[in-house]
Amino acid sequence: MGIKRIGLLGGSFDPVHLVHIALAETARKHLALDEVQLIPAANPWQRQALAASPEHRLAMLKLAIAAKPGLCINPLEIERGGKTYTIDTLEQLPQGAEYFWILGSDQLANFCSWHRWQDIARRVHLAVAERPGDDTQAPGPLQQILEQAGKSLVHLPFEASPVSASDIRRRLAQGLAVDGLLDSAVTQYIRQHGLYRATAA
Ligand SMILES: Nc1ncnc2c1ncn2[C@@H]1O[C@H](COP(=O)(O)OP(=O)(O)OP(=O)(O)O)[C@@H](O)[C@H]1O
Ligand SMILES: O=C(O)c1ccc[n+]([C@@H]2O[C@H](COP(=O)([O-])O)[C@@H](O)[C@H]2O)c1
Repeated sequence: MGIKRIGLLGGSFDPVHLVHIALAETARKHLALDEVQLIPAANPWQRQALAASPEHRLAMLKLAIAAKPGLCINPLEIERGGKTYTIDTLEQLPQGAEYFWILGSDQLANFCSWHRWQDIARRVHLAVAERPGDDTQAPGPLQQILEQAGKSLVHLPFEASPVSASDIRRRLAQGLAVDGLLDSAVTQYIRQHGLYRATAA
């Protein structure tokens, strides 16, 4: 057996939407990954407080990947708690696998503001999907470190989609339809638990 190839898709997942799942599946196929781990953040330090609790975000992720072979959830950031720094997560993962950090081009553009971003770039390949309005080229300093470390920046064949969790939260708060944006089991969960209502937002 060769070295395992593992995709890592970190996110707030507040809530997980269908484009997150499409992104994970595209990366899995395109990069011939053994698995893609979805990693819900405990406390993404660059954002305001999240709307849903870690338990709810985890439960929604479980519903969204229920019938998706090759996708799984790694709850280590929620278990670790505190501010979520990706480098701490990478340092906790078992050695001996080849890791691909999957991200949208908004986060690629923001990458050099991440805690110890140089150390992240020395450890993982990056797999980027275009989001409308953001460049899929790595910022110069990031490109340089990736090259020095022998890591690649892979451009995923992914049609740019304007879907975002913040737009979905806004729609839910306004009572608008979210058909085609969320897995139907996730929509049902949100309704059952009264998440993202105007008063709770
Ligand atoms: N429509 C999309 N196209 C490509 N990548 C996406 C898309 N939506 C999210 N991602 C990527 O998935 C990862 C997790 O995203 P996150 O959970 O923050 O969702 P989001 O839709 O960006 O949420 P929010 O609107 O709250 O910022 C990030 O790397 C983000 O860039
Ligand atoms: O490590 C950091 O400093 C860092 C800064 C910003 C974002 N991230 C990670 O990038 C992923 C996407 O973040 P977000 O805010 O778009 O959900 C998620 O796993 C975050 O923990 C990580």
